[in-house]
Amino acid sequence: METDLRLESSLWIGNKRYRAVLTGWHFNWTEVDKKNRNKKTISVPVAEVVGVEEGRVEILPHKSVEDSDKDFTVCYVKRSSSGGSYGLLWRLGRTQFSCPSRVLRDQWIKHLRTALKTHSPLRPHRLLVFINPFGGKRKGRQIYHSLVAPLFELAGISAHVTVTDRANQARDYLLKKDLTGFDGVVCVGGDGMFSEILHGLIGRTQQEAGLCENDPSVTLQPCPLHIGIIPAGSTDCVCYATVGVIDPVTSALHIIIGDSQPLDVCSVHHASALVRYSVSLLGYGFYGDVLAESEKHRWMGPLRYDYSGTMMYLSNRSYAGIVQYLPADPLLSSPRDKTRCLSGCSVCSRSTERLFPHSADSASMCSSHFSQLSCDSEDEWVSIKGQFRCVSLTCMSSSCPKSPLGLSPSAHLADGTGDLIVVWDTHPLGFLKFLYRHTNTQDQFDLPFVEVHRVKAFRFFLPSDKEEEGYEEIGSLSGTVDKEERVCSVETVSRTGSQQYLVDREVQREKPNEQKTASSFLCGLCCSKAPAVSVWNCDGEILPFTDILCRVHGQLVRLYARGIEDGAAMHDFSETEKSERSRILHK
Ligand SMILES: Nc1ncnc2c1ncn2[C@@H]1O[C@H](COP(=O)(O)OP(=O)(O)OP(=O)(O)O)[C@@H](O)[C@H]1O
Repeated sequence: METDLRLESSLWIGNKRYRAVLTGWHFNWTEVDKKNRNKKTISVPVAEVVGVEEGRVEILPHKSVEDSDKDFTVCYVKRSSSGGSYGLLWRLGRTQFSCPSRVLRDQWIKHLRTALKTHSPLRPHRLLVFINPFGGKRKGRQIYHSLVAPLFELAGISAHVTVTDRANQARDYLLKKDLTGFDGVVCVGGDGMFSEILHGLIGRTQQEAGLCENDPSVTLQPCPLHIGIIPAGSTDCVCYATVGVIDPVTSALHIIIGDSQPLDVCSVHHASALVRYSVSLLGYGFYGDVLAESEKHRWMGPLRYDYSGTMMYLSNRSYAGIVQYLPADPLLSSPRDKTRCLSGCSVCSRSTERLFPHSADSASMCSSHFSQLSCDSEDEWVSIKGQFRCVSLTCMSSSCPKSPLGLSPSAHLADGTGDLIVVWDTHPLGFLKFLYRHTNTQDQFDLPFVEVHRVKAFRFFLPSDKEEEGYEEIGSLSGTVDKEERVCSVETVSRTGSQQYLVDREVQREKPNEQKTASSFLCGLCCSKAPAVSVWNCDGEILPFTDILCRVHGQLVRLYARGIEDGAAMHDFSETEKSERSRILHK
């Protein structure tokens, strides 16, 4: 195949002569001077060629073609620095080549197009696009039509576009309508819109497979359709954490070339029913309170999160709870190993083999990695009980512009695990230090009141009355726990037949006197009526239940993305080295 696709000849760009070579994986052109000496080489991986067109093609402001039978135009991905972000911006590169004859021109077009088909089999031909016209700054429609649609047209992608009239319209469409012939679904919006698509696609796939989503022990079927995210929301965390930049053109190019990034998804259950799926943040305590508070101040726009964060910090709350988790294999990776899940991540690649051991095409098989939440594994559950500032689970780093390394900097996108972060009750300055470290490169887990565990599943429930009395003696709970919630939590434990190994933790941690004073001062300011129970923030939605059971489903969906490209490393490379590195990463 490689030799069939090879083609080499002289080509002209303007009046300069180039030696052009198509090797199968790469298309290179090297300027040749009058003395036949080679000058600079441009190398483009075939997988990153967007399209090959006859004639001299202009793209902006509208596509136009100057027909000439000796010319052809190649459009491809060009990288540039994204400034502050970790990842790289992608832009459309375009070069117009001239050939000495029409026969040679046609040969180049044919070879390049065949190479494209061979080396990027996942390129979409038909896409279903949902635009939320009210997401973020309400620019979804404009972003799609001015920046994305022209690129799709250039790449020959046909798009069936729906501008939504209501929340959950996209989800309902995916659950009910005929999806035959579509290769993927694109959402133009923020994390809420992505979540709709996620729920629709996962639900549809399980319906068709006859699987029950309510049962956490069921191994769910991976979704056959890819998801593309064109960021146009006020929070675009999933896009940032999987691409490295929030940029509609970069995301559109990832979709066009058919990049494929598997993603772990956490299912959240309560009392024998699926509540929601989560990919980024499932947080109780501080993160739940901030979301609940911010909902009261929607009129403030995105500023409401900063305002509510400050208010909730000042109210100095902590909550009693019991956290149980099923640890992931510590030999495979650790949340403290200082690695980063970047494009071509070896931990995630090895996980694909582990999660789908009998399949060459991993996406077509059910995951067999998780040997079920069965009674056999009950002995492996670890339990912690105490008074917490926050308890959170994240299936990805959850990096975002405000927290460039994220909630768990070493978390992986597709290794079938999540990182459970437990922050014990502590003095306000300690908690501030923890929060502040999310905005810089200091290790937020290197604090005595923080622990992090890589897990396959986790449960949370409120302590029983008796246990709670113990916590109340400590003096932090001022309200009462809803009776119904307590009953639910007891039911959950008995339903799962929990015989967990309870590691009781010392709840009361020694606090220096000044810290106590600072704490009571701040407390007096804001938290005279602190509730005894918080809420769960599940990817930006408030859950109506406190006691939950969560399970991570490895690589349940695939995005049109490739993970974060290491911008720092890429900048030190020449064009040739960059594309070589990229080829190796994606081989
Ligand atoms: N036409 C519509 N009218 C109202 N709501 C919609 C519509 N289409 C989608 N939605 C809902 O709007 C919510 C927010 O959308 P999205 O995530 O795109 O924007 P956002 O500005 O990032 O949101 P957030 O306010 O959550 O930060 C989603 O949960 C989605 O279900």
